Amino acid sequence: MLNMGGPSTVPETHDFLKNLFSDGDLIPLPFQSILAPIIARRRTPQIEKQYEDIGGGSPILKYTKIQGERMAALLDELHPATAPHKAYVAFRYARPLTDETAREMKADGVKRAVAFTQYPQYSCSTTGSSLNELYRKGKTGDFGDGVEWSVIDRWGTHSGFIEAVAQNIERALEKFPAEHRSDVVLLFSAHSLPMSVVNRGDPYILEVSASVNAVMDRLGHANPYRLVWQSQVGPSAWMGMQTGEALKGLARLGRKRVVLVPIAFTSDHIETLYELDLEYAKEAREHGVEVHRAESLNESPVFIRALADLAAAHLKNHSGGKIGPTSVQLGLRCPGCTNATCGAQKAWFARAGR
Ligand SMILES: C=CC1=C(C)c2cc3[nH]c(cc4nc(cc5[nH]c(cc1n2)c(C)c5CCC(=O)O)C(CCC(=O)O)=C4C)c(C)c3C=C
Ligand SMILES: [Fe+2]
Ligand SMILES: [Fe+2]
Repeated sequence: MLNMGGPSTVPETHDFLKNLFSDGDLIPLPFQSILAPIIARRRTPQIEKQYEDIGGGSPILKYTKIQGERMAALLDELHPATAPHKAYVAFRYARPLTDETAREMKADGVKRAVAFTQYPQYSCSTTGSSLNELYRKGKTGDFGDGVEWSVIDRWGTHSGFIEAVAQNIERALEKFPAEHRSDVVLLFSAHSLPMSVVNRGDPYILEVSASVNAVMDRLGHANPYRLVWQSQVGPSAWMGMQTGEALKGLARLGRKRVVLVPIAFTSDHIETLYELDLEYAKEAREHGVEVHRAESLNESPVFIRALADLAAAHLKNHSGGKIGPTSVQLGLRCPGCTNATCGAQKAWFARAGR
């Protein structure tokens, strides 16, 4: 289960940020190995404070472990041919990092593995970065010799995922008086991307939009909605409109009932618990807006069942020869991609599945 990860405790914040700013696939910096520790050190106190305010750390590891264990148990029933299944977590910037997980899988003697991204929608800066890291460790045998790999690299329109999000929206809508419910604006919010990434042809914006469209289809388009973007960092241009600005704009237009919907994360972390709940929702309430947030998927049984269904279908179709080791879409690099590792990674996964 691949994801970005987050510091489980406040003192782990510095190392998390150092790993994050050292990742050239996420943030390409000149003199990266020198600048990354400097930026991380400067940013640490502010981000530590945010993790303190959300209860002393990121819950992403806790939820990923729960999701993984329950998914593996369901998978034993859904696809007994490959049982027993075991879920491992590999985070990109926080423990357990890929090399720690590789050691564990090697010690367990794993011979068949599925790299299962926990980002529903694909971006080179998220899933792409995790796959590049897996490729670097895999090609040097860190996971052991002769491991057969395949990849679940995106699933943003999977019906179970869409259903789980839709149910959480319906629960949030119930918090509004029945007579106002159909006026409530659904404000889908996803982590933004720098325009430099969007403009090289990254598919994330399109895939998040497809998720939103699928959720709205499931809800029968009963409410007005927008997709907006949060958490931009630094001075460069990022995809907009920004979530905070959108809430203020809606207040100005007199649209004072809003459900905020996180659509690109599967569990709570700083972006939902701090940015959405403590910053934006609070500010919006000051502008007289009634805001409720759709819960993150966290322990949603509908969502965990969706993960198991995805994995079962993948294992069945891959071993039946119906699909290759990766999706067809993963094989296409962004038209503007100049990162040689992306090309080598795709070629390696295409071979590692045979
Ligand atoms: C779909 C999810 C995410 C995308 C796309 C994404 C792109 C992206 N992020 C940065 C820079 C930072 N992100 C940071 C934190 C962070 N980012 C995501 C998800 C996506 N990022 C999550 C889930 C988290 C938080 C983890 C948690 O435990 O809560 C941070 C660190 C926090 C901070 O310093 O503000 C940075 C920096 C870039 C540059 C980028 C696209 C290229
Ligand atoms: Fe981010
Ligand atoms: Fe790329």
